[in-house]
Amino acid sequence: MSFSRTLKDKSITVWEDGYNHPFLHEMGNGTLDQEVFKFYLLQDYTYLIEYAKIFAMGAVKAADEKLMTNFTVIQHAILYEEMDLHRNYMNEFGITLDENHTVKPSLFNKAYTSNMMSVAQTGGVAEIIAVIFPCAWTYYDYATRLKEQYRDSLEGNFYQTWIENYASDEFRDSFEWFYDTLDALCEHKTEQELEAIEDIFRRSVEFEYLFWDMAYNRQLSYL
Ligand SMILES: Cc1ncc(C[n+]2csc(CCO)c2C)c(N)n1
Repeated sequence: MSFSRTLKDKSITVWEDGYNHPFLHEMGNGTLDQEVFKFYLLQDYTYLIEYAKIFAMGAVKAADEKLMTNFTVIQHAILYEEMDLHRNYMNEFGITLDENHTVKPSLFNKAYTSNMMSVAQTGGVAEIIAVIFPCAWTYYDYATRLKEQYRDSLEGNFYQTWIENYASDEFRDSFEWFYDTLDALCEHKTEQELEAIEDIFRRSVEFEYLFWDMAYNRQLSYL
C-alpha cells in the first residue's frame, strides 16, 4: 500500500472514535437536536473560511501550475459549493448571512484552524496536504458509512442532504489527487520526515473528532 493510503490505519483509533461519535449517529437517524446542528453549522462556516485559506497557501507553495490548479479548484468548491450547503441549511433556520457574520469561532475551532495555518506557514506542500487530508477523507468515509447504515430511514431525514453531499462520488473524486500527490512528494523523504507527516495527519484526525464533540456540547464560546 502506498504511504498516503496507510495514513488512515495509522490513525485508526481516533478515526473510529470520530465515526462512533453520537453527533454522527444522531444525524444518521435524524434525531440530532437542530439547535446542536445549528451551532455546528455556524462554527463550521467560520472554520471553512479559514480552511479555504490553507488551499491558497498550497497554491502559493505549489511547484507547478497543475498542482496550483488542484488547490484552487478545491478552494473554489469550498467557497461556492460546500458553503452553499451551509447557506441553504442556514436559510432553513432563518439565519441571514449578516447574522452569520457576527459568529466568532469557538476556542477549539480557533485552535484547529490556527494549527492548520501554522503547519501551512512552516511546512511545504506535503505538510499542507497532510494537514487538510483528514477533513476530506473522514467526511467522505463517515458520510458513506452513515448513508449505508441508515439507508432505510434516510428519506425525509433533516440531515439527508448533508449526508448525501459528503457521500457523493463527485466529492470523492474531488480529492482523489491527494493520494498520489502526497506519495510523490514523500518519495525522497527520510523516515523522520515521514513520521512528522504522519503526526500532522493524525493531529487533524484528532481535531476532526473533537470538532464533533465541541459541536455536540456547544463548547466553548464566551465571545
Ligand atoms: C470541521 C470540518 N472538517 C471537515 C469538513 C469537510 N470539508 C471541508 S472542506 C472540504 C472539501 C475538501 O477538502 C470538506 C470535505 C468540514 N466541513 N468541517
